[in-house]
Amino acid sequence: MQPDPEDAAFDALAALAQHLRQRARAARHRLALVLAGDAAWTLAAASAATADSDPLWLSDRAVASLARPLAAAGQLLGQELDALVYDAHGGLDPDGLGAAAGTLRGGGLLVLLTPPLADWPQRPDPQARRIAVHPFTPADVGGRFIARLVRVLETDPGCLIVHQGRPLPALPPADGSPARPADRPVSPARAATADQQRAIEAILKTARGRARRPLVITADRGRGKTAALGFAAGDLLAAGATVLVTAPRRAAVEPLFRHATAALPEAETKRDGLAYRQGRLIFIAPDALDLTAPPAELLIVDEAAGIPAPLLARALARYRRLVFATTIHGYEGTGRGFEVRFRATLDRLTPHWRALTLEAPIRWAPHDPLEALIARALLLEAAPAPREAIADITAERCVAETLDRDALVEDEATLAELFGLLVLAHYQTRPLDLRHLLDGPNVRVSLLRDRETVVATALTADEGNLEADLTTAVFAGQRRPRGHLLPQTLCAHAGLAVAPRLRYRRIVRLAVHPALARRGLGRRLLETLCAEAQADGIDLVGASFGATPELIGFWDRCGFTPVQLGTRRNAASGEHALVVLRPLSEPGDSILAEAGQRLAERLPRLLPGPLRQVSPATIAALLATLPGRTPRLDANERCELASFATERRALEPALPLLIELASARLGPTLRQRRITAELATVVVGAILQMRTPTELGAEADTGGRTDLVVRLRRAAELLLLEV
Ligand SMILES: CC(=O)SCCNC(=O)CCNC(=O)[C@H](O)C(C)(C)COP(=O)(O)OP(=O)(O)OC[C@H]1O[C@@H](n2cnc3c(N)ncnc32)[C@H](O)[C@@H]1OP(=O)(O)O
Repeated sequence: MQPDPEDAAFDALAALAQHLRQRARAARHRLALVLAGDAAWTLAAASAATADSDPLWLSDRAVASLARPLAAAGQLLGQELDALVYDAHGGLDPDGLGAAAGTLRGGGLLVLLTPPLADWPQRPDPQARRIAVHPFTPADVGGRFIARLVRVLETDPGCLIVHQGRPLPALPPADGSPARPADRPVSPARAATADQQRAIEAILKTARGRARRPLVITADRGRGKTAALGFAAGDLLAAGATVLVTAPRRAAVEPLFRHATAALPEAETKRDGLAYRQGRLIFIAPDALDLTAPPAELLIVDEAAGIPAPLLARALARYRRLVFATTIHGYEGTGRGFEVRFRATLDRLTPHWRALTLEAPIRWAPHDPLEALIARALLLEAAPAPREAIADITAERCVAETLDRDALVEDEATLAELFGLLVLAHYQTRPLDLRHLLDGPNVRVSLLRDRETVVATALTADEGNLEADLTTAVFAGQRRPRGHLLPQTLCAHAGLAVAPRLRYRRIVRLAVHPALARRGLGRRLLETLCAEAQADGIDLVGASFGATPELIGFWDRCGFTPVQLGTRRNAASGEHALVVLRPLSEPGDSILAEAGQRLAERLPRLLPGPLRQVSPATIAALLATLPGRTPRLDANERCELASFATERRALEPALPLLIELASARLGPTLRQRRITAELATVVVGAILQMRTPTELGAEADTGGRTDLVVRLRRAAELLLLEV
């Protein structure tokens, strides 16, 4: 009987894959094998290529009894695998691909199943539904991200591509570098590498030191950061210390607890952590930490980039000895953005903080081909132009452009600089954001350039223009069409029934190069965007962002009016979302007038309730942008307030009158700088949010009740001058 040519081809493929794995194992590197062809062929080819291993399959097809759906990729974090099949016939989720690749250890093989590469970008992609917004369908989503991915795979020196119906390729030449032995543990008992040992010593120094010097540890994935934290925690536990550990998710720090016990065999597992002799290692969720702040010798904050910055700042103020650790290219928020945004707080509160980076990978040898491939494919290392390349420029000298995304995807340098800027400026930029930027059907990318250098960028999305019946359903809270945040918020939360009929351009992201902040670049880009939007017939340009006094100030100075403050805290930023708008048409003018009016009326009423936890400084900044009104106080009531101001009356009886006075006049008085921001913050917290001095403590720096009343008397005096 003649051998089946297809069987022979699969046998040859199996042999090739075996060679690849041998090479991977010898170098302790991770390698990628792409199998490109129709769905059935790639399945059979993957089975042949992984016949001698036991891969985990990520696939939306019924391929193997133990296959997990593509959507489960994120839940694999923390696992260590030798072989993984990612079946992109079910679509390509950039976050999922990144997370899946991170689970492979040295010597492992990633097998990527794709449609034929030449027509993959044009094929419908099931994952495209995640970026298709109403009224677009997944077919309207661009194929640029996939086209770029194909280019990256085809030009990657270490990636082996097998095409259906073509002869097998030769193994790519080995990179020539000598096989790298594992980074040998310096301490065999607990297998810490030299790099980890450095971190352990630094953590112990932080925990035992007298000075207030928090330690910030950054590391890429696979550098053994969590294990190093665990080893150090184990040492402290053995010495009788209490160590608190917080992280966005408990599961993320399980390895920390495991490594802490490595040298403490008889440690006892308690409900909240570990106990050993007199010491305790306790996990505490970030919110609980914020509320209770239990005493401890050391607080470890792992995956700090995934925890809201205001909460980190409060922990920094409360604990003397802290270690912050973060993954540079994590999927819970990027460490780079964390470092830049949190650095200012660290500099202010603890100027002598120390930084330490774990460089050497421990789960694979240095110069890992898969790490390099994924970094390129998902632009994980994208960075804005270096500071040295930034000339001393003015806003006028820059050139504004709205980019043609077909050209952008061919221009790696611009793409990397602008994506790097977004990653740096925004806490939680994920690989999916790159796909959204390139392929979102309602998205535009704009930038300011100084010669070749990208110095500012903005991502915008067109929203609204919804049909009448959909508008009615949105107002009734029955429908939430994807991708219409501004009209949806105005309609469903601010009660503006007609809002979804108008056309909006939302500024999804805005970032100015950090070396060029406050030189008018942000304003210049916004002006250009507004002029373009007006020419395109847009009614309102707007944005929704985590409200802070600084950002409120920026948008206000650029002519945007606040119209809605969310009552829930954003889990990522820890801040409440504020919507701001700038009108470009008559209908836009009337929506804005109505929305602004509603916010001014509703805000004071919500402050003692759902908005009680918003930072008083943020509320004060917001009030300063809103119109004031004449307080509803008769002559007698004014006299009562005056006597409170001059110390003849107690606070409690004057409270209702103070609430009315502050609701009506605090904003304008602050705007005219007749009251300081500090004093206005105290008034917001103590009067409008009705917080106790203890609740206000860290946020308004009151020195107890007596001091608080003195300040409120002074505030009443200043506010009365305005009436
Ligand atoms: C939807 C979103 O993306 S919101 C998030 C915005 N982006 C970020 O927070 C990322 C990091 N930050 C940045 O990229 C920039 O600092 C931006 C975009 C916030 C501001 O851009 P810049 O170029 O620094 O602002 P620019 O110099 O144009 O300032 C315009 C006005 O805002 C004021 N302003 C700027 N920053 C601040 C601030 N932190 N606090 C108060 N006012 C400010 C300026 O004083 C100026 O007003 P003036 O001319 O009347 O004095």
